[in-house]
Amino acid sequence: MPLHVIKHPLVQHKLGLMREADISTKSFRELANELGSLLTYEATKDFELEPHTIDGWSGEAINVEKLKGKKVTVVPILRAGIGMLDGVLDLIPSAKVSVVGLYRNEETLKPVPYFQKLVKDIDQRTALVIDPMLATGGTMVATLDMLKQHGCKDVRVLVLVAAPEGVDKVLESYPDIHIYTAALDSHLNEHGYIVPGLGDAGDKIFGTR
Ligand SMILES: O=P(O)(O)OC[C@H]1O[C@H](OP(=O)(O)OP(=O)(O)O)[C@H](O)[C@@H]1O
Ligand SMILES: O=c1cc[nH]c(=O)[nH]1
Ligand SMILES: [Mg+2]
Repeated sequence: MPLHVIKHPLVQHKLGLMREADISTKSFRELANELGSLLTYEATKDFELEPHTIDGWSGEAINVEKLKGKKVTVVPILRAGIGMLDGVLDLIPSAKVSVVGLYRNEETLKPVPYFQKLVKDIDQRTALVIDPMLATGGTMVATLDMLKQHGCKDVRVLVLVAAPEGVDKVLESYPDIHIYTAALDSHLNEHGYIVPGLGDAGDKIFGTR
């Protein structure tokens, strides 16, 4: 099943803290990054290992394992995706970053692309797309279209909160894409915001409320 709702107690605890109406910018930012790390841990569970020999502390050669040449690019969707980036890079420090910028038109709820700077060899990398919110799914589908056009084959989506409408839209266009989320919430309100959701994640991360 391509939808993974991560029920780990640490994930659920941290997400619960993020839902507080009067949460500070500092706490929201810290928690977004911590959840970014925990979702990365889940989304990389199938990465392959290969045996490797090193000199151990006692002077003897020992066999260990290392990641098998998996090349990763993290794809934060501006602005709010930046709020999870450090958390993802804490676990995959050598990953390259491909930034895309899209905002959602407040009236039409359609995504408007305004920035794109992808790594050159993106077609040979596993792409981890990060954005706290998957609402109507328009922004995510537009991003996935962009990545597919550039030849990406292995793409995984990491979001803090998803709405059923957004999950359906992504999986209609990309049935094989794996979505990792801390919560599958109830529905969208009349303004396209996720309920119960987190509010406007970008504003909360950047303090622009
Ligand atoms: O699934 P959708 O209905 O497309 O909505 C989700 C998008 O909306 C938010 O971004 P926003 O447009 O607020 O931009 P921002 O990150 O700059 O605040 C959010 O971070 C997603 O990118
Ligand atoms: O609930 C939502 C929906 C879109 N964007 C947000 O930041 N929050
Ligand atoms: Mg926003």
